[in-house]
Amino acid sequence: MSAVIDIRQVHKAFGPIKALDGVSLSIEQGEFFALLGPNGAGKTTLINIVAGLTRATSGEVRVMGYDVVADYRHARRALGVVPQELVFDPFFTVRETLRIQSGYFGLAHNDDWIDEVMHHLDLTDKAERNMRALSGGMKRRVLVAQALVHKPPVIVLDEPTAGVDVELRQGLWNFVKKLNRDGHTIVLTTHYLEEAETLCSRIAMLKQGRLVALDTTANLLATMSGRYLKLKLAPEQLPASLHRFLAGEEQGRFVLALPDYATLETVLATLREAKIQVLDMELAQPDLEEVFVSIMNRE
Ligand SMILES: Nc1ncnc2c1ncn2[C@@H]1O[C@H](COP(=O)(O)OP(=O)(O)OP(=O)(O)O)[C@@H](O)[C@H]1O
Repeated sequence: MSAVIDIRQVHKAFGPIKALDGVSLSIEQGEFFALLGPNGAGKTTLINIVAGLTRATSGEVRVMGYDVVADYRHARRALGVVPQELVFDPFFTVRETLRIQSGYFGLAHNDDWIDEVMHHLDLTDKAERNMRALSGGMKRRVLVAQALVHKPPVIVLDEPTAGVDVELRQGLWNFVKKLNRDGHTIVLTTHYLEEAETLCSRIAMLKQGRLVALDTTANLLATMSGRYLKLKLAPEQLPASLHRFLAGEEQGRFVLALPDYATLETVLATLREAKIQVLDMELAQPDLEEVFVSIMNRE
C-alpha cells in the first residue's frame, strides 16, 4: 500500500497557541479514515494544512507524493475538500457553481459527471436554482458536490453532517461509501462517534494538537479490554476490594471495567460474601464513545 496523505512532524502555532504540536501520520490508498478530537483539538487546522489553505509552522505534508507547499497545484488536484463552513456566491445556480468549480480545475466538458454527482446527492431538481434560494442542508449537498467535480482520489470531509437531517446524512454516507468502494480514499472529521465507528476502518484521535491514538477501529474497541459491568446494589455500596475496577457511577449504578469475563465471577463472589444483593446487572461492550472518553481522560 502507498500513502496518499503523509503527514510528518507538523507543528502549527497561532501566536502562543500550539494548534498542532508534532503530528505524524500516514493514510493509505482506499482507507476510510476518521480524525477525531474534542473542540479545538486541531482537526480543522490539520485538514487546512493538508488542503494547502494554511501553512504549517514546521513539518511536511504530502498528498499523493506531492508536497502541499512546493507542489500545491498537484496536491490540491488530488484532493476534494468539503469544508465545515458554508461559503457560496449566492447569485449562481447549483449547476453554474459546479461548472465554475470544474473550470477552476481546467475541466471544460464535465457535465456528465456533474449530472451524476447531482443525481447521487439528490440535487437534480435544484440544478437551476440560485444558491441563495437553497436551504442549509441543500447548500451542504452542493458543498459536497463541489468537492467532487474533479473526481479527486482523496476526499476530505470536515464535519459534513453537523446540523444535517437524518435523510441527508444517510444519503450522503451511502454516496461516500460508494465512492470508497470505487477506490477513493476518505478522510472524515466528525463529533458523531457512532458514524466514525460504523464507517471508518482506522481512527486517529487528537487532543490539544497532539496525536493521542492511532489504530484500527477494531483495535481501539478491543483495547478497552472490553467489558463494562453495571451494577445496582442493595445496600448501595461497593466492597473495598472491588474499588480497583470502578470506572464510574451512573444513575445509582456502579460501573466496573472488567479486564476479562473471568473477573465477573470474582465480583459476584465478593458481593455474595459481603452480603450485598444485586438488584440489577448489565454487561456491556464498550463503544467508540467510551473509548474516546477514556483516551481523552487518560491523556
Ligand atoms: N486562525 C486562527 N487564529 C488563531 N487561533 C486559531 C486559528 N485557527 C484555529 N485556531 C486555534 O487553534 C486550535 C485548534 O483549532 P481547530 O479549529 O483546528 O480545532 P478543531 O479540532 O477543528 O475544533 P472543532 O471540533 O471545534 O472544529 C484552537 O485552539 C483554535 O482556537
